[in-house]
Amino acid sequence: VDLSTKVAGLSLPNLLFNASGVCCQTEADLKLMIESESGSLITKSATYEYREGNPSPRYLPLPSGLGSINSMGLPNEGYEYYLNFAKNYDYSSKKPLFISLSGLSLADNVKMCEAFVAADLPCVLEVNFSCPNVPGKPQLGYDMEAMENALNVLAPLIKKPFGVKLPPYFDIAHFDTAAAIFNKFDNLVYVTCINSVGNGLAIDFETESALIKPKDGFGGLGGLMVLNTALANVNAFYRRLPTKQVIGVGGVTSGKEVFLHVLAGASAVQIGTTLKEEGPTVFARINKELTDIMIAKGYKSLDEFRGKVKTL
Ligand SMILES: O=C(O)c1[nH]c(=O)[nH]c(=O)c1Cl
Repeated sequence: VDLSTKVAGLSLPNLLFNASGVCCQTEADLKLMIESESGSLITKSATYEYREGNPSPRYLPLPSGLGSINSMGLPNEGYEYYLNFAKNYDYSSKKPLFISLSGLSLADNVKMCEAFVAADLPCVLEVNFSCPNVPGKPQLGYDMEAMENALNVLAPLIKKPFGVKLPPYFDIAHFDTAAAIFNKFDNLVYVTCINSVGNGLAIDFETESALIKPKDGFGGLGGLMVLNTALANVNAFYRRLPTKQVIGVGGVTSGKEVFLHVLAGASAVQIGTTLKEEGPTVFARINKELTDIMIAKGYKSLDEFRGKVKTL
């Protein structure tokens, strides 16, 4: 069976790659991604300057085994590190490179985009509209007017095809409003749904304490528990953005959830919590599981069932 796919005009040998933030902050992390069986890789969301991020413990898998909580606080090497990585990347390799940018201000996003546009590299830029763990900063993705203003500035600046990383939405009117904004920008060619479900709270029963240190224990939720919210966001935007693509992320623990993301409309699928817990061998495992599912169901390619979720 054929697990290959295209996103933003680039060919991926298979549809799986890392969720931004996991296994992608340093060159050593990114090398592991390059050597893995992933079909692509995306860098940790970059800010203009280097950031240490929040105090630890700032990421934990949940005792329930159903997911994870994180309040990393945008730790990253600073955008020039990732620009340098992108300049030295081997674009003749099978794996396309995605670069995530998460400026702390529109001005920072403009400066970072200008630098990448000037470098004129084959990598694809993705603007992170939801970075739920920078205290005092609202999520851009939840401020529709600010999101449109940002796109009015960034889309013309980036010129080439680019994507945005979105927080989960939970209201049909928000899907409608957000999609109407995205449909105004032709070179916004894909959306990645979902970022972590913001500001969950994990409490330890024995110690009666929050699990993570930052923000009184509040942090973004990931893993199996967010699967159904992720599938809804993938399908909501798949239905509302007919000329664009959706990258699905959220709740992938096996080939089964990847299959469901593609049924919901995903062109590619990212793995976060399960990659963090299992390591980059997860890509070989899940590619095999998806292959077995497609054989069992009689599908030869992803196109045969992408977006074909039935309704009753
Ligand atoms: O705290 C983080 O670094 C973080 N954590 C997330 O779960 N999503 C993001 O987009 C970011 Cl930027």
